[in-house]
Amino acid sequence: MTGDALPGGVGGRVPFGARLAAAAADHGPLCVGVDPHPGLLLEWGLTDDAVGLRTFARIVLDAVGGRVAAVKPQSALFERHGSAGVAVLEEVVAAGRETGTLVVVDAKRGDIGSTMAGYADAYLRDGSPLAGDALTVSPYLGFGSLDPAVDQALATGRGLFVLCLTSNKEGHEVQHARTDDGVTVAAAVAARAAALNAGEDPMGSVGLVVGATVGDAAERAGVDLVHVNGPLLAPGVGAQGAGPRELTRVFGSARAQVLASSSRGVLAAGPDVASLRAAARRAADEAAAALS
Ligand SMILES: O=c1ccn([C@@H]2O[C@H](COP(=O)(O)O)[C@@H](O)[C@H]2O)c(=O)[nH]1
Repeated sequence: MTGDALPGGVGGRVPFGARLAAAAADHGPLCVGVDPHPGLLLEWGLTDDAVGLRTFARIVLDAVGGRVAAVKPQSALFERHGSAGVAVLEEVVAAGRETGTLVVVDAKRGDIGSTMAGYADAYLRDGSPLAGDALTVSPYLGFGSLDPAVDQALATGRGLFVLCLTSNKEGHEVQHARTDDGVTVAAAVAARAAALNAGEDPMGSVGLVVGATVGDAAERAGVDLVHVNGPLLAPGVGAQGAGPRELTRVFGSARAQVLASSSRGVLAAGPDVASLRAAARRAADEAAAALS
């Protein structure tokens, strides 16, 4: 799917939220993580260096490019190879976008506003080699510190996924803490995203990260996921233990907004391209059934 046939947003660009809704309708609500862990490179018979990374990423994109709604390269696993690894990440961003599959760069950036402007330039500016279709960002320097990223994303038809209820077991230490207003940090983050997405149809472009592993955390933390009116990136499917039942349970009536995300769960089927493709198809079909 390309965004071209969709109604235009700012400056005639199709906003990320609308592009993601269309991609999920076409291919199922699945994002495949491109996570070149050193152990996985070894299992695939590849070297733990930039050459291995490049081959790994090419195989994953051959298998799923143009066949799933989104791919999500994990920046840390490219960065660990220094500038050569970052160069491969740039290639993945370009190659992923060429296949028509949305690229979510998982870099979880967050800093004071003036530095955040630098990250926004790097990951969300037209023409930047690291700019995919969306970026994961951290709101823990204050949601307002993300303003440069919000502005750049909305101006260029890109999206953000703001960490809200993360899939790791430690997330609640910060996310369930209460602000001066008595609401949880997670609920405050979700409310800010909701304000940015208000009135957008089919949904806005400022999404949240809500792990598929979090059980009833949204309810406990007072997070109204439907009201967010934006995409919900749900990592934790597969290797972290969540499956179709958890997707249905965690997201309830917000199911239509969810982009389930699995990295190792799909990548375990590699390096054979046909097996990887089949694993991604299975995961996408399961997510679609759980979220329908
Ligand atoms: O809350 C979060 C936010 C991001 N992630 C990232 O997603 C993948 C998960 O990989 P699996 O192999 O499917 O477990 C990884 O890149 C994480 O950094 C997350 O897991 N939880």
